[in-house]
Amino acid sequence: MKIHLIFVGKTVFPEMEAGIQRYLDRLRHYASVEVHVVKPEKIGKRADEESVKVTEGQRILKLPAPQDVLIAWDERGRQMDSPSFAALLGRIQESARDLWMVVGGPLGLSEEVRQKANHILALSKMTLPHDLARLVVAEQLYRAFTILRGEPYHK
Ligand SMILES: C[S@@+](CC[C@H](N)C(=O)[O-])C[C@H]1O[C@@H](n2cnc3c(N)ncnc32)[C@H](O)[C@@H]1O
Repeated sequence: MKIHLIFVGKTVFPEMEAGIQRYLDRLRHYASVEVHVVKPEKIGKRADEESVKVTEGQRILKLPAPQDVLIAWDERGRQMDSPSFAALLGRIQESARDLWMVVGGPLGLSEEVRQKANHILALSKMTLPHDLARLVVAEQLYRAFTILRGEPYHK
C-alpha cells in the first residue's frame, strides 16, 4: 500500500511544515508516502466560495485511480480512536490498494469529494486550520503504524 497525501496549497506556517516533515520522515520507515499539493483557488472578497471548493475538488479527484481508497478529512466525519484508525489502515494495507487522504483548503472540501470518499473521518468536532489538520494527520498515520507493529510509541 502506498500512501498519498493530498494538500490544497502550501503549508503556511514554517513551524507546522517542519512538524509535518518530521512525522512523514518517521512514517517512511513503515510505508511509502507521497505528498501531492493541489493548486488552491484564489479566495477574493467576492469569490464564490462554492465554486472555489468545486474547482479544487475537481483537481483533487483527478489524482486517485478508481480502485484506490480515498479518505477525506472533515470535521463532520466519523471520529475514531487511534487503535481503530490503525485497524482501518491495516485492513486497507491487506487489500493491497493505494490509500489517498485529502485535507482541504481554507474553505474545506467540495460535496463531490465528500461523496466520492470511501471514508470521511474527523480528527475532532472542532474546526482546525488546514496546516494543523495536516500535522495531526501525519502524526496519527505514524502512530497507527507503530500500533500495527506493536511498538511502544502509542501509550
Ligand atoms: C479550515 S478547515 C475548512 C473548514 C471549512 N469551514 C469546512 O467546512 O470544512 C480546512 C481543512 O482542514 C481539515 N480539518 C479541519 N478541521 C478538521 C477536523 N476536526 N477533522 C478533520 N479534518 C479537519 C479538513 O480537511 C478541512 O477541509
